[in-house]
Formats: sequence, C-alpha cells, structure tokens
Amino acid sequence: MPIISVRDLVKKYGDFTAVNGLSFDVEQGEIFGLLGPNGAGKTTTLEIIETLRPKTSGSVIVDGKDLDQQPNEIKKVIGVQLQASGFYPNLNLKELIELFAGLYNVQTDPLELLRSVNLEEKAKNKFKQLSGGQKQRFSIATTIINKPKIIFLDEPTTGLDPQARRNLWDLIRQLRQEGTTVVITTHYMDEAEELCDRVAIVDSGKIISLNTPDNLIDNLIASGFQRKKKVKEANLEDVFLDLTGKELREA
Ligand SMILES: Nc1ncnc2c1ncn2[C@@H]1O[C@H](COP(=O)(O)OP(=O)(O)OP(=O)(O)O)[C@@H](O)[C@H]1O
Repeated sequence: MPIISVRDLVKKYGDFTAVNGLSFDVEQGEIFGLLGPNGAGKTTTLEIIETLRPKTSGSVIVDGKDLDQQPNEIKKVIGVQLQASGFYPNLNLKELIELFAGLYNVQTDPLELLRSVNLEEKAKNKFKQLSGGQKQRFSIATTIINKPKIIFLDEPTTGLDPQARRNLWDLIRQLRQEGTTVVITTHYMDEAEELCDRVAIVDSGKIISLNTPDNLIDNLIASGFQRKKKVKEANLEDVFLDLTGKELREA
C-alpha cells in the first residue's frame, strides 16, 4: 500500500487553477521528487499534503489517514521544514531543538540529533550565525525531531555550494536508509537523477510524466532523441570539485 496517495487534487486561487487534477502515489521508503518549472504547483501540492493549505477538491491519504477526516493524525507522522522565521533569534541550536521537542511532546537528545546532521559543534550558535548549508541541515534536523515516517523537503539545496549539496544528499539518503520516506522538490535535474527513486514532472498544475529517472531518460532516447553536442566525460562541476575537494568548507 502506498504511504501517500493523491487523487484528482485541485487547488484554485480565485479564478486561477494552480493544481489541476494531480494524481500520484508515493511508496514507503522511497525518495520521490516533484520536478517542474517555477509556478508549476509543486509547493502548493506539498503544502496541501502537509495539511498546511486547504485544497479545492480531490483526495489525499497519508499513512492510511484521510486528509479531510484526520489531519491531526497526519501531522503526527510527517516532518515539515519550518521557515527560518520560525527559529527564535535568541535561542541557540540546542535550545531550539529542545523547544521543538517540547512542542511535539517527544523526548530527544539535542546533541545526538545535531551530530546526525554534522552540527554538533554549532550547538551553542544561533541560527543566523550558520552558513547556508548549515541552515539547511539544521532545518532538516528539525523535521526529524518527531521521528516522522515521511519528510517533505522543498528545494532543500537551493543556493548551496557543490560540497554542501553533496553533503545534504548524503544526509537525505541516510534518512531513507533508516526507513524514512522523502518527498522533495528541486529545480536541479542532476540532483533528481542522483537522489530520487521516482520523479513526477509537473507543468501547469498537471503531472506530465512519472517514472524512475532512468526510465524517463531511456524513453526519451528510445523516441529518437539525440544530444546536439557530444557530452564531455566531465563537466565544470567536476572541475570545481576536483580543485576544491569534496570536504565541507563551511565550518
Ligand atoms: N496564496 C496564493 N494566492 C494566489 N496564487 C498563488 C498563491 N500561492 C501560489 N500561487 C500561484 O500558484 C502557482 C503555483 O505556485 P507554487 O508555489 O505551488 O509553484 P511551484 O511549482 O512551487 O513554483 P516554484 O518552483 O517557483 O517554487 C503560481 O502561479 C503562484 O503564483
């Protein structure tokens, strides 16, 4: 049974239809990507599933619970990335985790959680003192405080340098390995190819394709597609990583 099941999801903002009849399933334990151009409706879709935004019509079942009947039960099994504005400026990272654990009413070891996202040394720092990559890792740490079955990550690597991006991919893969289902949006196709088990390509509020990255590429090639220029064996990012190393620089 899929852990998320979305059927005929529609979201209208006045006359404008942002989500126009989306249907998809997410299987337990997979990394599922929503890809699409700006304004395609990805964030709206995520926020509806996360119970943060009302839908116009359609059905959403998460872990066997119907969004219309049991939104509070859904909240218990999901991890949602908070906006930076939710991080009270006067608290350090350890105190913020203690605060969220209190709100979730769960016991947690803040230092162990910070260690799991490579931020133990920053426990006494404030959120605003972190680099971009560290902020993203902390934000992911806050999504897993309540040991959710599913986490939702909306463009988690936007603005990060190549090292920090890879580090975050490792963290996301580690969460999947521990059994967490991950739903992610991204504009980076290399990231989707590297990370996602399956992706849905969304355009103008509709899914136009859904498959494994491998199958999508194979289908395109089978249709006769050819790249205009032969691709080199390496790209500029390989050069950058070769010159600057794969280690995180931000500490
Ligand atoms: N509160 C709102 N009121 C009116 N229109 C909205 C609202 N929120 C989003 N929209 C519109 O709905 C459409 C889908 O927005 P959404 O943020 O879901 O897209 P997205 O795929 O996440 O885009 P991006 O890749 O830029 O983050 C956009 O055209 C946006 O302008």
